Amino acid sequence: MVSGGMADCPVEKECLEWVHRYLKDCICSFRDEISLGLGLLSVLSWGIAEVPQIITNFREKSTEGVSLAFLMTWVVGDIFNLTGCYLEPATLPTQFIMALLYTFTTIILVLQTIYYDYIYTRRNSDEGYEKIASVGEKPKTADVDTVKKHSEQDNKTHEGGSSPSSSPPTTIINVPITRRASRGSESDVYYMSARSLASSHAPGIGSYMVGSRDRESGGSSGNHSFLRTTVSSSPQHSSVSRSSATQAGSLLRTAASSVLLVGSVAMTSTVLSGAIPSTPHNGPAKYFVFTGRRLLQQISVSHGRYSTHFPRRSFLGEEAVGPWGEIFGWCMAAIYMGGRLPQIHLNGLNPLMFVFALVGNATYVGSILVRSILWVTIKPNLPWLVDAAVCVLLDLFMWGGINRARYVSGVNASPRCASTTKQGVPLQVASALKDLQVVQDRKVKSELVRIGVLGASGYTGSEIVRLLATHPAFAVTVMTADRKAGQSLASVFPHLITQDLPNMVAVKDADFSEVDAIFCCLPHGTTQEIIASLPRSLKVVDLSAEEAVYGLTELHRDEVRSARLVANPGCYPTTIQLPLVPLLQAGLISKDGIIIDAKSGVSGAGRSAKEANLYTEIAEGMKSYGITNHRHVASFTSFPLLILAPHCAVPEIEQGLTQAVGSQVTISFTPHLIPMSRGMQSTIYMQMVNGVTVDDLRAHLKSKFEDEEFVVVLPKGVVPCTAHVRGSNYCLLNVFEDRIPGRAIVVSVIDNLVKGASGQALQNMNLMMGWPETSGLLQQPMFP
Ligand SMILES: NC(=O)C1=CN([C@@H]2O[C@H](COP(=O)(O)OP(=O)(O)OC[C@H]3O[C@@H](n4cnc5c(N)ncnc54)[C@H](OP(=O)(O)O)[C@@H]3O)[C@@H](O)[C@H]2O)C=CC1
Ligand SMILES: CC(=O)N[C@@H](CCC(=O)OP(=O)(O)O)C(=O)O
Repeated sequence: MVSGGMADCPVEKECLEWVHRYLKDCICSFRDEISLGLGLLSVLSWGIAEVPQIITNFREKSTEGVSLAFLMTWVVGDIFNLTGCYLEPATLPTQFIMALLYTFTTIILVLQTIYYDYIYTRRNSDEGYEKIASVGEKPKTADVDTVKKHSEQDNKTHEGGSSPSSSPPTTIINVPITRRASRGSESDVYYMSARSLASSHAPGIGSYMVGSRDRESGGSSGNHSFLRTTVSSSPQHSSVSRSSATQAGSLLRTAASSVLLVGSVAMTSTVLSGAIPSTPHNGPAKYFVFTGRRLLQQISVSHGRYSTHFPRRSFLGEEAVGPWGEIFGWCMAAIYMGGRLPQIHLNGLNPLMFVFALVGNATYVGSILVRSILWVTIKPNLPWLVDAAVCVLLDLFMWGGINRARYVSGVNASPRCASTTKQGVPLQVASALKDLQVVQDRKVKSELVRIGVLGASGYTGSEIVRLLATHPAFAVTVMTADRKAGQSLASVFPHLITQDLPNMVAVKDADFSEVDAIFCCLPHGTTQEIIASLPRSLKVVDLSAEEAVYGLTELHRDEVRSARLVANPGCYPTTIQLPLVPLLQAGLISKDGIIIDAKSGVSGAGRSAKEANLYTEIAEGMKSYGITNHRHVASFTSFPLLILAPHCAVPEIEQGLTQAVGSQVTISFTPHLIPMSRGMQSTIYMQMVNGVTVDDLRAHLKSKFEDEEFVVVLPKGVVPCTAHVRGSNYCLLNVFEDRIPGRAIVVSVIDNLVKGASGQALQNMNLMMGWPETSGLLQQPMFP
């Protein structure tokens, strides 16, 4: 603190020297100090809000859908802001610093957008194509071109070259290089940044929002934030969110236009007034007010106990400046406010950034008002005040509105709502959003997972290929077969003809150096040697359930996540253990007297030709098999229906149940073959512990699976049906009262080829590779 006497500061006051020296301002009273403190806090808050976005962009090597065109409006807003602050003497130094901060961050964002969106992504995509094409022979140029063309059109890649059967395989298939939504798409219009949400006078805040992006159109949703918007893989949900979005959209468009109009009117009135009454340069000084950049303007006014000194830019001169600072201020306010409304509509809010932005705006307003509430200083500052204050109000309003909209449409807007009801859409959407966040985190563009499918010519192998066709990051590069080695998959499975895949090869000829992970879909007993010969670096999910970490995903998720080798559960064990393990663990049912009546579609027996599986043998009838032979796998070998025998289902089931209770559990289990191609139902009869009711069982299962995507406990009385899970990874469960008091019946259905085999295998592999568990698995059941 120095005594008065500093040039341009009132001599009779003690003013802060460092502020005078570095900020060219006179802070000569406690009130001034508070104003300065608020101004600096405002700069700090916005600085904090800005930085994460910039760092995230660097880290993600992406600006995710930032539209350069929209960003340019910010550049214009920044120019108005900076110039306005510079010219308008009533503005504070901290306002000018803020304008500089916004300009600086906008420049960085523009550079990042240009680099990541136009240079980096393009280069990376090309590398992605090359990487996939590197197995076997190089694709023909035409193939690559086609790939690129499709990629650009669809924002996802599909193409590649397939080689003739005699040639080494070319493996450009289903390449999941995720591209940003095409330019000009709706989401592109909006910039995803904290500033655009909680913006004020000065644009540019780190992004705490996420763009809404349709999975199908973009694969990955850009988002750098904690919250996400209405991205849905569920048709029902999409329609809900789209309709509410449309209404909100028109409301916001109206609001945006209004803001622009208000800004324009205010600006026009300023121009027409032809003067800035607040800057009393036309008459004798009446007041002495400390405000503005005092070394730039020399106007002294005095009023009551306040005194301020308006520094006027000496090189322009007071007259030359005129109303331009204020006019530029209104331009800035119109641009910032008008451009921000649609952004809020499209994006979610990050609570932390929201707070920083709110504090930044509130302290910004505070710093001006605390310095002086005289009209002569408020009037020229109005554009900045209005912009900041309106943004604070809008943020609060939108914050409430977005949360309400999320709630209504079942989308989670905050972690607190993360476990909304399982029934129906909300959880699926939440899960999809979670997936998208992880996809983003894993940098979809550069991290392709190359998949080998052993036994691709079988039912479970081909089902894996079908599911992977929509996976955002897994691409099949090697497929094996035994008798059908050398053939194309399309010749063996015509329904997969659209998949451009390498020909199948014998296991011994497979090049595993081009593979990151393996699905082993070989018959039980053939796999151990093959798996042992694979490179140790490969992750493996084995559908023939050899020794490894047991991959009943919902019950062993943590072990699966860190495993290298996972034994995928059989289909019977999946339907049975999913309900029984939680009930036994909770002590709600007796471990004794469990009877299981299970039915499988014929695909459960695999594709190889067997007399017992002929249409004439299967159609119009139902057949039990493996009766009483469940205790020992070996006993099935002598059974006439060997080929249908649940080779290890019973030991596998009993092992899981025994582990759940800690003592031996023995079950009665009879599998049946029924004339349908896919589907499985287990009807399980059990004794409830004294005092426990069927409602208790259902409530427990409901709470156990509430957060699970793929296990659904149906409402009371609704009977699960295999036709309602066909082609999907869902397991439907329900509990019913038995006629015998104290006993309950659980019905559990799955598609044996999906949740019972390949779907669950993919679920596990997703976890093992660090991908969202639901990737490639959210397709709804086919019906009828
Ligand atoms: N089907 C189902 O619903 C379920 C199956 N499983 C398990 O999944 C595994 C695969 O079943 P699924 O797809 O139905 O069987 P399939 O009989 O349909 O397919 C078997 C695959 O393995 C290949 N193969 C057969 N023998 C050998 C061998 N000695 N060496 C290398 N490859 C060989 C076959 O090639 P090629 O056709 O050229 O001879 C074919 O690609 C089995 O362990 C099964 O128990 C688990 C749960 C459910
Ligand atoms: C119809 C038919 O043959 N189905 C097969 C089920 C395949 C399977 O999943 O076997 P696990 O459950 O034992 O692993 C079988 O009974 O062996």
